[in-house]
Amino acid sequence: MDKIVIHGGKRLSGTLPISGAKNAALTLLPCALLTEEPLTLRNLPRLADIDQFQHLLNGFGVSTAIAGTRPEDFGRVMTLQATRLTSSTAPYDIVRKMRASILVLGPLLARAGEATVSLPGGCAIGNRPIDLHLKALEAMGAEIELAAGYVRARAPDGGLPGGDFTFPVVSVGATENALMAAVLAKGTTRLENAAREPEIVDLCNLLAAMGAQIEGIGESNLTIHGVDRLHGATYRVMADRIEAGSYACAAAITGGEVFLKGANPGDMRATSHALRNAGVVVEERKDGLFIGANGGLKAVNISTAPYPGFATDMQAQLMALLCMAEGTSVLNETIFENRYMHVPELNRMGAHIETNGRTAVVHGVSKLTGAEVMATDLRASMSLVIAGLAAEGETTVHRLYHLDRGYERLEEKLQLVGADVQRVGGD
Ligand SMILES: CC(=O)N[C@H]1[C@@H](OP(=O)(O)OP(=O)(O)OC[C@H]2O[C@@H](n3ccc(=O)[nH]c3=O)[C@H](O)[C@@H]2O)O[C@H](CO)[C@@H](O)[C@@H]1O
Ligand SMILES: C=C(OP(=O)(O)O)C(=O)O
Repeated sequence: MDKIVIHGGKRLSGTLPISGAKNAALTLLPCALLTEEPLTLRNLPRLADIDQFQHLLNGFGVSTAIAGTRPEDFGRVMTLQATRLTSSTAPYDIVRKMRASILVLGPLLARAGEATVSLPGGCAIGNRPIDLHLKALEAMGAEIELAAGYVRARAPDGGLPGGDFTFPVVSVGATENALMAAVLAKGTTRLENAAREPEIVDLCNLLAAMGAQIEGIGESNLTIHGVDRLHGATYRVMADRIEAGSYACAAAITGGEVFLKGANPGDMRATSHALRNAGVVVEERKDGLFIGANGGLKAVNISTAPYPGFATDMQAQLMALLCMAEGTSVLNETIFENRYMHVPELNRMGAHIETNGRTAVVHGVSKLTGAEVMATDLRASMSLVIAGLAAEGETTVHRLYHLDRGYERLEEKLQLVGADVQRVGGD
């Protein structure tokens, strides 16, 4: 298995291109199930999760073709077509590898009138229940059964009627599933306290481009008037705000100056605010975000929250940065109960972090030291890369498959801005 070897201490400088967003792509891809016509997605990141999702969709009879990109380019163009569905079952083997597989439940139900999807279960960052996905679909008229580790959802004859649902807590995944089911319902669906992450807006914009009728895009209350059919579309996946935020932390911890080309500053205000409070220069530009730092980092206190709050997916990377800030930072993780798996590994690199339940206290240190480290999830792995870029000596990050799920050609991008980072084989 490959690993990443980093020789820390190089100041990052230059331009780093930002890819299409994993978490948007994984909710745009299942939209192919909603129409017989072709759906073309541009700016799809080259990631293990996207390949896995493609494989999942192929299993339902969706054809996929990749075109128009050179190997050296970041991103790809994929055309998907679900002329006729040959299956509506998402098997355990795929769902267990990729939690986003649950996002086929709503569209399969809407198009085929039934869906059988393996229950995803928990993962390294927490419990990750799907009860709200199921309750929202039930409120729209679905019948749901749980048996043998699978969810079986059925629409009444003639299709889902649609209905009203108020989310008791904001759920990104449940909002996505409900939206994708509601667009083809017979009647109107009202979703209250829906998630309004930029990835949800991207989903709504694609659905609208396919002919869906959605009111309130970008707001907490959405009204969806079901339509009889959706048509194909060509759509560009939004820029990855978490990838951009991660590289912003990487630039800042090295005291560097990096332009994140293609990042959308408007989606990243909570991250920019936290970075500015930490003493980092953040400039919003027309075509990206400029990050500048001179090493004088300050402690900040952060609580993760649904958008427009500070994203849980940025918590580990910000924590890595704060390891080298002057003073004591307090982080509070409100979304996932177990998202501090990076802490023991950062401490092995010389950080001084204590956790108590959902709170982490980061006492800034003046230096980190390279070590062999590994993490159990994607953003935790990135936090170790960020720490490694500033650490003295050599850092080896094992279990690279986590990073390959969410960071397109990480080592190449970091090399572009002067990092000493290599991917090496064997483990
Ligand atoms: C609100 C939020 O920040 N969501 C994040 C969450 O999305 P993801 O869709 O995975 O998770 P949700 O947004 O659904 O979860 C938000 C909260 O709701 C709870 N919950 C969720 C569904 C459900 O059926 N029942 C239930 O109780 C969860 O335990 C969690 O505390 O992880 C993704 C991957 O890290 C991030 O990109 C999302 O930004
Ligand atoms: C945890 C993440 O993704 P997933 O839900 O796909 O595991 C993430 O993007 O940080």
